Amino acid sequence: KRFPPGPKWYPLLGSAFQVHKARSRLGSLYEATAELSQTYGPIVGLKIGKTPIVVVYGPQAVKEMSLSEDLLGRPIGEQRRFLVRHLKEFGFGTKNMSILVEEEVSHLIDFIYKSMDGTDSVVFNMESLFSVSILNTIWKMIAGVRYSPEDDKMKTLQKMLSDLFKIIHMIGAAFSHYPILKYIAPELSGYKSYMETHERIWEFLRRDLESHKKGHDPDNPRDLMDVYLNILNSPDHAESFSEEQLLAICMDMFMAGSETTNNSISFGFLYLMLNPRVQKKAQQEIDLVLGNRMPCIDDRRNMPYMEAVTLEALRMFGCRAFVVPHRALKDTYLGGYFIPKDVLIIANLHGCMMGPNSGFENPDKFIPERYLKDGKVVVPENFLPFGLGKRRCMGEALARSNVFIFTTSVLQKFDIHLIPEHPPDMKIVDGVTPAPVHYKARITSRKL
Ligand code: HEM
Repeated sequence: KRFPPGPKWYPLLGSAFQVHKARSRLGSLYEATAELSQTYGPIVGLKIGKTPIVVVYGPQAVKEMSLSEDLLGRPIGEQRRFLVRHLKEFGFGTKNMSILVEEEVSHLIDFIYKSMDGTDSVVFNMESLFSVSILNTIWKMIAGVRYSPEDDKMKTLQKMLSDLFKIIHMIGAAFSHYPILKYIAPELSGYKSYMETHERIWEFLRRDLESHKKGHDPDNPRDLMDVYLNILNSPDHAESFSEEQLLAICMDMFMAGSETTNNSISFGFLYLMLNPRVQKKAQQEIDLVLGNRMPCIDDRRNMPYMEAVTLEALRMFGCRAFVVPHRALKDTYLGGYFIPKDVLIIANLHGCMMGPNSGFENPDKFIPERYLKDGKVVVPENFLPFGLGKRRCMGEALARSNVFIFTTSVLQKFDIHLIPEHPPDMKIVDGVTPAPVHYKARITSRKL
């Protein structure tokens, strides 16, 4: 039985050293695994410490993997059903969600004006401008709470989340493969800061859960937490439901939804800043369709150019990202190779949206026009930032609304300028989700 080919496995290390070397040379795990696919083909077999991991690259292999019933494993089975059923009630995919996102964006616009302090311009670190607002859209749905963008508690939480994402990456942290590092090098291996950050986020969630319990009225559930508490209070609930599990769901939603959306918006503004032509064209459509009115989700239908800008921002994030790891539910085959039960499989989405067989022309350029045919939006089949199949992203509707409404609203009110003394470094911060390296932009008020 043939396991997928890949770099040689050494005792104890497996192929960790080769992956690490390629990652250090190229700057990211997505580039390192893309390079391995050049040598070994679209399905690469790795071993990190004792853990075999399969990395999949390119549209054909990624689709085969995503659609395989045998490769759908993940830890959250029953809780996923709960989420799918109840998230809709509190916003996902409904009008409520649009209202919630619009509310958040208007707070952000106020915050930007306030930061201008009576002038008509301000400089921001763009990679963190949106983060608290995005966290709010998620937290409002789950726990009914929002925080001001200046709130220290929320800024700290956001910083913790992005730190956590830098410590680990898609094939895990070194200490998860070599547990001895936890004892002999807790600081150097990142284990200590991982644990500390994890505990602090957990504490934050627990505090909000405790204050939530005080206002809980079983007959009037306000949000997802209330529905979960109702299930916990019913005598015959499934054993897997518990307060700890509720906190784990909150943590998963934060982890899955905040940095992904925030970084997609940050990539979008990075390219908009570098492409004033695209910015102008987007603003022409905004002025024509919206005038001074705030955008809502329904406007997407009448704003093909802005919808295309949204898609291109999502592509610029997605092409540097992986899907969440899948696990083989039983012994199976992928592309003719043998995949033993419980092996982890991750798909590098670069091949689908940026690689040579992606079907995207000039893939490294930000070209919204690529999605437009006769004035209508056409989404190419390899556009897969949210994955595919039964495990595809559960937050796609919220994420797309957030990216569309935040980007449209900011462009409606402001111009985004490159600061010549601070040109952006086009490198990325590698981690679970890729982020643009820290960049600044000058935001000026538009004269409408
Ligand atoms: C631009 C933003 C986002 C992107 C690009 C994105 C992308 C993805 C991808 C690629 C996956 C894995 C698909 C697979 O494994 O096949 C995923 C899973 C998931 N996403 Fe998102 N996501 C985004 C935002 C969100 C938001 C806002 C939420 C919710 C608040 C969310 C919740 C989830 C959950 C719960 C899963 C796991 C689903 C499961 O295990 O079955 N995501 N996302």
